[in-house]
Amino acid sequence: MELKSRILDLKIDGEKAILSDEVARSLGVCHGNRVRVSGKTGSATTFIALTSEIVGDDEVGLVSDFSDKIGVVEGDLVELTPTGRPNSANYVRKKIYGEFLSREEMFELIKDIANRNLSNYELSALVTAVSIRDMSMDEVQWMTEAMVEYGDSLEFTEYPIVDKHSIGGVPGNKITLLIVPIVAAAGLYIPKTSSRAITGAAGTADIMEVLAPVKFTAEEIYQITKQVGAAIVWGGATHIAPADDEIIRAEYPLALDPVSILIASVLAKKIAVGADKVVIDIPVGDGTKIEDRKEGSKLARDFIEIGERLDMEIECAITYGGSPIGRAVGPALEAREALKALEGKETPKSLIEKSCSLSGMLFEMAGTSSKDEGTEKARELLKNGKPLEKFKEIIEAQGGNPDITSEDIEIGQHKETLTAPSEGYVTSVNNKSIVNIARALGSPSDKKAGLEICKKGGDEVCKGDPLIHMYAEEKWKLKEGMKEAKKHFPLRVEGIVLERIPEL
Ligand SMILES: O=P(O)(O)OC[C@H]1O[C@H](OP(=O)(O)O)[C@H](O)[C@@H]1O
Ligand SMILES: Nc1ccnc(=O)[nH]1
Repeated sequence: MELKSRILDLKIDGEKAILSDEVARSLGVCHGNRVRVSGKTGSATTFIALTSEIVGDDEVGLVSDFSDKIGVVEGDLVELTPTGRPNSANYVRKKIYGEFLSREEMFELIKDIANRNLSNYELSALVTAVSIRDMSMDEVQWMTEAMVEYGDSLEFTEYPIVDKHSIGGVPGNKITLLIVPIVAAAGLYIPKTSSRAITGAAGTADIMEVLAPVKFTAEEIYQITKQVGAAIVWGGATHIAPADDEIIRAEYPLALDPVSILIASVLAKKIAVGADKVVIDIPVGDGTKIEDRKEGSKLARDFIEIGERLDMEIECAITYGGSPIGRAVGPALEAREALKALEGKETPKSLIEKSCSLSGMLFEMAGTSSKDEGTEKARELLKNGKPLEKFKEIIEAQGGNPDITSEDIEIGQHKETLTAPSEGYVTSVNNKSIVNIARALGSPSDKKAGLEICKKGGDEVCKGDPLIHMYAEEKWKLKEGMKEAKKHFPLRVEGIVLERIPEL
C-alpha cells in the first residue's frame, strides 16, 4: 500500500511507523505487528503503532530517526508491506510451551533481541515464560555466550581482572560504590558495569550517575580502567552484551527477574569485560528475589557451574537481605550514604561489614591477601582513606567532580515524615513496601527522590517517633509516596509480647 509520509519529530523505541486504524484494517495489521517501509532510496522493517489522532487515512507517520535511516522526507510516497514474524518469535512461543531451545535457536533469539528485532510484547512474553518455565543449564550457558557474542568486549593483557555483582532484590544495596574503590585502592583492576534498577528503586548505575556520567563505550571503559584501575558504568549504554539491557527493559515494568536469565545477564557482562575472578552477592530473605536460603545455595551452585563452563572463577556470598542495606534508598540518598562511608563518617555498620567482606573475598581470590585475612585488609584500607581517594579518581576519570563531598549531594526539596503509630519495637522492615514507596516518590528517574529509614529491626520506638523520612522532587509524588506508605505500612511496630493465648 502506498502512503504519504508525515515525519514525526519524536523519540520512541520500538514502534516507528504510525498508522490510522482504518489503514491498519485495510493492510490487515494491528499494533505491534511488523511492516517494511520502502522509500525511493532505502527500506527497513519496523513495528507499527496505531492512532487516528496524528495521521490521516492516506498517511503513515514515521519517527524521524527511522525516516532519516531510509532517506524519506515529509510528503514522500512510501510503500508499506506487512512482514511476518522472525523465527526467533517462534522460539519465544517454544519457551511459553516449556520446550527447550537448541544452541542455534538461542543464538538467533539473542541476536534478534540485540538488534531490536523483537517487539516489546514478545520480550515481555519471554520474560514471563522463563519466570514460570525456567531454562536448562545448557540454555543458560548459550544465552550467556550469545549475549557476549553479539556485543563488544574488553581485552586486557594483565590479569587478574576482578569483578563483583549483586543479583539485586534488596533495597539500599549501594555496596558497589564502596567495594570498587576498596579493591582498586589495593591495585586490582575492576571494570564494573552495572544495570539500572530492575526490581528495585535504584540500581548501581542510577546511583553512580549522581556523581559522574555512566555512559561509555567499551573502549572508553578500557581506557578509564587502565588509567585509574576501575570504572563504575552503566552496562546498557555500552555495546557490551546489548541484549541484556533489552531484556532488562522488559523486566522492569513487570518487576520480574527470573533466575536463569539473571545468571546470563550477570555473567555475560563479567565475561565481556574480561573478568576472571568474580564474587556474586546473593541476598536472601523476605521480600528479596530469593526468599529461602536453600534456594540461594542452589543459585550459587548454578552460578559456579556456568562460571566453570565459561572459564571464570566464581565465589558467591549468600548475604542477609531480609531488610534494606543501610538506611538510604534512592539514587542521591544512596550516593550520599556511600560517600559518607568512604569519608569515614558515621554510617550503618551492616553497610561497612558487607562491603568489606565481599572486597575481602576478592582479595583472597586474587591472592593479594591470605585466606581469612581479606576482610581485615579491606577494613584497614577503608580506615586509611585510600578508597576515598580512589573513588575521587574514578569520578574524575568518568567526567564528574572529584571534589564532591557527601554534604554537597542534593536531596529532594519536598519532605514528609512517617511516624510510629504506637510505641513498641520495630520487628521488621518490608523490602517490597520500601521499594514501592521509593518508586512512588519518583525514584530512580527522579535522582533526588527516595527515603531514609530512621528505625530498623530491634529499635525501640515511642508513638510519634520518626520512622521514615521521604523526599521527592515534586509535591504530587510526595503525596503518592505517603499514600503508598499508608496503604502498605513498611515497618512493623509491635510490643514484646506479640500474642497472648488464650486471649483475654
Ligand atoms: O533493581 P534490583 O533488581 O534490586 O537490582 C539491580 C541491581 O543489582 C545489580 O547491582 P550491582 O551492579 O552488582 O551493584 C545490578 O547491576 C543493578 O544495579
Ligand atoms: N538480572 C540482573 C540482576 C542483577 N544485575 C543484573 O545485571 N542483571
